[in-house]
Amino acid sequence: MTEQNTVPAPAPAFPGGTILGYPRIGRMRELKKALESFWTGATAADDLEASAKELRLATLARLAELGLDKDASAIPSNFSFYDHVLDAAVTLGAVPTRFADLRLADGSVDLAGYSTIARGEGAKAPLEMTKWFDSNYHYLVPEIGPETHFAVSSTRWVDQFVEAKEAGYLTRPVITGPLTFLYLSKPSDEAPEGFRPIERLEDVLEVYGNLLEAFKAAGAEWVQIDEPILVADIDADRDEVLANAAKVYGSLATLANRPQLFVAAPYNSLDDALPVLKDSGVEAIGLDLVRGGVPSGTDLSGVTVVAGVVDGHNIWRTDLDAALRKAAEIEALGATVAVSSSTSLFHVPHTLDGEEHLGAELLSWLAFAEEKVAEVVTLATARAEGADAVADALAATRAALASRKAHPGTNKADVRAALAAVTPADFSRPAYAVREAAQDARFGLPELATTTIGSFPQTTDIRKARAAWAKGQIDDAAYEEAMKAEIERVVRLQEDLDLDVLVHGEAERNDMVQYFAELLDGFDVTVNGWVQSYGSRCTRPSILWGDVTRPEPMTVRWTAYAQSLTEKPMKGMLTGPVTILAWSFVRDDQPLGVTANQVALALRDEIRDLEAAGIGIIQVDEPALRELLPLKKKDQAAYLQWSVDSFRLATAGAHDETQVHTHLCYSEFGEIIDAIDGLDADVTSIEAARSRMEVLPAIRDHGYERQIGPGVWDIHSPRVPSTEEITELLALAKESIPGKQLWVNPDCGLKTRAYAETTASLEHMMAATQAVRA
Ligand code: MET
Ligand SMILES: [Zn+2]
Repeated sequence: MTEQNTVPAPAPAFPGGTILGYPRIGRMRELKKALESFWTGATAADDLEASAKELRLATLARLAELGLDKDASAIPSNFSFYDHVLDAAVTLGAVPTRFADLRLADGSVDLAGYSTIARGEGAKAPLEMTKWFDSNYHYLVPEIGPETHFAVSSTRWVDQFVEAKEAGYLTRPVITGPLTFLYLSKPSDEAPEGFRPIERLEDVLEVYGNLLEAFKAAGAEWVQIDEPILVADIDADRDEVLANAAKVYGSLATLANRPQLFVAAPYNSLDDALPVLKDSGVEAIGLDLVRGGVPSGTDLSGVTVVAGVVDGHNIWRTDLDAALRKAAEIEALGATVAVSSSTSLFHVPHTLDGEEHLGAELLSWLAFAEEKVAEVVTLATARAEGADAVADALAATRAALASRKAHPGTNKADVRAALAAVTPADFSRPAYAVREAAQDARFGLPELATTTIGSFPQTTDIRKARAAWAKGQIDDAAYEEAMKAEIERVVRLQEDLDLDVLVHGEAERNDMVQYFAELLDGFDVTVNGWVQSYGSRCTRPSILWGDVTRPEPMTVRWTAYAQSLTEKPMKGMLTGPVTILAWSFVRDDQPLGVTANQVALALRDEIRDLEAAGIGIIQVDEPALRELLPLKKKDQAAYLQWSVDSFRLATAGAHDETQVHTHLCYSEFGEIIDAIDGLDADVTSIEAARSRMEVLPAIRDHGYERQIGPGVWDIHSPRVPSTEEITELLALAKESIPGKQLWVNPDCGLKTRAYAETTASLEHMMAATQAVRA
């Protein structure tokens, strides 16, 4: 044995400042464009590989330029072509049987195969997509069964590390951890009843061991293993989760040839999982100190804590003084401390560069991904060299925070007074029986009344007109004419189909939240603030920075015009307070419930104006109600209280004879059924086609007395459901809900559909309704 082998080199320390991950889509959405052109066949796999490599190398260069140490594992390597959970699945070999033929001889899948698993092909459904923790990002749900053959099946993770190393960067690979992977998976089609993916933990663990050895062999000094599942209350018993955490990390820590392990737990506090990780033998633990508190009283000696003090999930400039205090508190618990973002930065846009239209003052309050990296670097410098070394940055931050606090827009006396004047009576309408009688007398709708959820296809013509208007190529009048023509066409179509309650089609709305954000005060919108929603899809959330007011009516003109074209009732269409918050970046300087109530008061005024214009049916959409549900059970009741209250504050000013609808489009209702009842809407439409009305018995057993429209047609695909199919679904629905309480509608809005399938599906929906009514 040589001497080198008996005296190991000291393990490299964790870098003083880092981020948990960086946006992957590219500053100019380069990856989106490269992917979509590959999918259309315009470019080849090699072109996509080349674009992705270029993007990765540019990102490395930029992060080093911003100050992350390029030689010390400070730069995370977290690229993904589509989704990081899908990456874990294909790396572990977890490809569902229906896609088995996509696997090459070595078990890997190429970019075309990878895309097919993500997007489906013909009758082969893609992996299901669902929300990633309490964010707006959607991941693909792996399917695991006893038949899944786990083995290292992709070299991409290691290849990307090597690619960076050859370019001169010692990066830190970021991978989804085994617990998060398995607990987020669902049983495969082949799995027997009652099978749970976590039963495969031993096998998966072995593959993670192989992967860590491969990273070590390639020269990685640190690997980041993301385990956000540890901060969430999930279906599994907590003791089981903790025992599995002890097992996984105890076992990975004892591997002979491995990099040092950094287990990151973003999105909330680890609570009882923290001591388990600390005792497991991993070298570093990442804590989200924005969502979770400093774990006071916990002995953290002997471990590195990567203190997530810069909010990775929102766009506000960090209070650097407070961040330094938190880091010091962690240090006082005995830990070696590094500073970091609280989550990956892929939840925020790339850079403020190019957003100068927001104005210097608002800009000074904000930090997007690049600016957050700079904050981390400042904090790390302050910790290494003392606060004096960054005195200017600290002073600039203090000035910006003070300006935000003092800005009249964040504290408007009239808004505060209006909220203070709200009384409990403002949250309630008279008993449903009273409203029902008034509404029946007014509308006389038949049993199984038919309607749609609001939007009709957003045609190329509509988009072109809006783009031309935004560029000043057509004037307001021409734009207005174009939208009115579209509204008229939608109204005529619905009259021809003989729907009972019509909609105007939402042609004028670019997006159901941004439309309102642009018309309300207290919001601003970015020009390039894109964040990845799923795959190549991005959204551009608005910034809700101030007290919310409604300078003028927002929807009345369009809705009243639509009503003027028909004798049938025209349904007004608003987006609810919770959804407006959920799909924007929201101010963090007051409780969310206060902000929601400000939005609610603006909507309440809008409803009053709609009523005055003769609109008798008004839908307030809350598709995001479920999405903001806190990860920890102990926080859920308070959330449901303020969210339901804000909806009631928005709608309870409606007259008895005004029929209030709401729309929620997801099917996991179980845990929030009380809340849905609590909204007290006269009519609630929900998504139900894909699950074949499965939620209705629970709604019946709950004793739900108002009206409900379970979707009879899955609008997520162009497939046209047959009349028979819809008839069957309606018959199923009637088994649980009396016809008098039942509405007939699609699962959600039609904006992503084309006219051909929309018209055919609506015809079938009407024919099925006639058949069931008869
Ligand atoms: C995501 S829910 C969408 C509701 C909206 N009214 C629409 O029809 O598009
Ligand atoms: Zn919907």
